[in-house]
Amino acid sequence: MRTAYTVETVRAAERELMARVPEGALMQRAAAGLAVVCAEVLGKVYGSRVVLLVGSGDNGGDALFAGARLARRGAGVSAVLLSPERVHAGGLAAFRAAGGRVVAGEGAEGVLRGADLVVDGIVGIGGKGGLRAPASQLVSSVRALGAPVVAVDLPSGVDADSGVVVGEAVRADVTVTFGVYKPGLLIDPGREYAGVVRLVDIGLELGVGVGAGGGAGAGVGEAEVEAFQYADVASLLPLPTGESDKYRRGVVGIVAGSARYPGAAVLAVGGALRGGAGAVRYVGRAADAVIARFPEALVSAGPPSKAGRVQAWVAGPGLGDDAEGLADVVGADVPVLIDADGLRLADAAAVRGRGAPTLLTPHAGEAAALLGVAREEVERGRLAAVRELAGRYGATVLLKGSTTLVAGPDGGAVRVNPTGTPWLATAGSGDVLSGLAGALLAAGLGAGDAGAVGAYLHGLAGRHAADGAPVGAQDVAEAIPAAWRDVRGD
Ligand SMILES: NC(=O)C1=CN([C@@H]2O[C@H](COP(=O)(O)OP(=O)(O)OC[C@H]3O[C@@H](n4cnc5c(N)ncnc54)[C@H](O)[C@@H]3O)[C@@H](O)[C@H]2O)[C@@H](O)CC1
Ligand SMILES: Nc1ncnc2c1ncn2[C@@H]1O[C@H](COP(=O)(O)OP(=O)(O)O)[C@@H](O)[C@H]1O
Ligand SMILES: [K+]
Repeated sequence: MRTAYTVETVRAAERELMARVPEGALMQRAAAGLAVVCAEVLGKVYGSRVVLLVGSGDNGGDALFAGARLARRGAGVSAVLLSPERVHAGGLAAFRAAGGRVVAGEGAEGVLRGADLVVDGIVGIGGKGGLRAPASQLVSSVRALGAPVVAVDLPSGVDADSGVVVGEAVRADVTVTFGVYKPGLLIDPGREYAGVVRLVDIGLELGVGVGAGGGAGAGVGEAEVEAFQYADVASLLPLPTGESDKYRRGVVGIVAGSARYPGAAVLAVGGALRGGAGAVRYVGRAADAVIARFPEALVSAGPPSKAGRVQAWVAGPGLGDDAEGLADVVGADVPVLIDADGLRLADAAAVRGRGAPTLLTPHAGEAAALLGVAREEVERGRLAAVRELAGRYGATVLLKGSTTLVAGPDGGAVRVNPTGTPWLATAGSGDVLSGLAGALLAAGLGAGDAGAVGAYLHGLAGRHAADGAPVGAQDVAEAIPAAWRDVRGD
């Protein structure tokens, strides 16, 4: 599990650690790690030209100490001081003593033009709001010049706690972050600005947080955001055993599709079958299309409540305006996943009143409609939006998009999915995800785990299917078994 912590939690842990180590030790650890990564990016340090962008806080101090180390190894290092009257004094002294050159703001463009590497030490976790002038102008000139950029702790202009970017921000090739990940490095848009993230151990110790849907709210010492890795997903995959039968593996009921959108039903059923369901029951108006593609599906003509035994329902993909059956599903006392049109059609009070787990899977547009805000607002503040929706509906919410997020109804860490690929932005791929996550719910995973494991497998399947070329949603569904094998290490 990759865990990320809020600035408040990081600061508390740093204070605790600083009380136990010699003064300045943490900054030296940070600077040493930073210099190593800079040297890797440069390839050859001796004779290279490095430019440090140095802000007024400790982030600038890290850059100066790392710059001193590079200067001692023969790099020509220049430091552009953004506020010469306020700069980390110890860092500046070390930098000068190592032969580093200080340039005034006006000289910045000149040194930047010949740079082999730019080190962004403008602001770190002390950054508040969008970058102010002159930092903002400097950042746009760096972008225009195109030199490789290593960001110190996080790209300046990215909000550490949320990944929100207002105005200019540094686009880094590599971000060297200290102690622990920050949420803004894992959630878009911040994640995209961070490039490759390298974690440097400075001795911080923070506990593992409580997962989505896991109960306790995030407080000091608890993770704000967590990202599954292969092992986390592998340990949750429902595998059949000798005692398994189709009911024990989980029967998924799917209420999806319409005369107008029969394909959504086919895709959701396809996702569910590859998600490990023992059986899939289909209820809706696209039964002919479903059976033609998946003869193994069990179709029923009556309402969902009469369809027979079901361990979890998926409702909504491609329903159009056909709300028939939806109320039945919302009233069921088994886990329910609501997606797409179902999110618009379902009665909010009935969803809130449900006793069994509920997983809502909106994309940004659907989330915006549920929240009554503009889509851009959700895109800009994904973490806040997913938490707000989960709280309002008393449900687990999976917010789709370039970094899919899963939040539980009672706070706790939000899961962020690291496996997605922009190739997944293709019509119907969300329908596949709903079936896949529904199968995991039916197999007995909690809503937070089903959402996070589903998103992880779906993202991997997208990568397998695409492999650098466009894909359709059907291809994604067909690649789910390859994603399982990947995760299981087969
Ligand atoms: N606290 C610690 O133990 C350690 C901290 N370290 C470094 O220290 C950083 C935090 O240092 P600070 O608390 O001094 O804070 P920062 O250096 O991140 O930023 C604070 C400075 O940036 C300015 N600033 C804030 N928002 C701005 C904006 N929007 N536009 C322009 N300027 C802005 C402020 O006026 C302030 O002077 C970390 O990110 C990390 O790089 C590391 O040295 C490791 C150890
Ligand atoms: N830029 C992106 N990067 C990674 N994944 C994406 C991106 N855009 C969309 N996706 C994923 O693609 C899927 C699209 O689902 P959705 O928006 O519901 O489409 P549809 O309704 O057509 O099925 C989601 O799983 C989403 O997370
Ligand atoms: K920075």
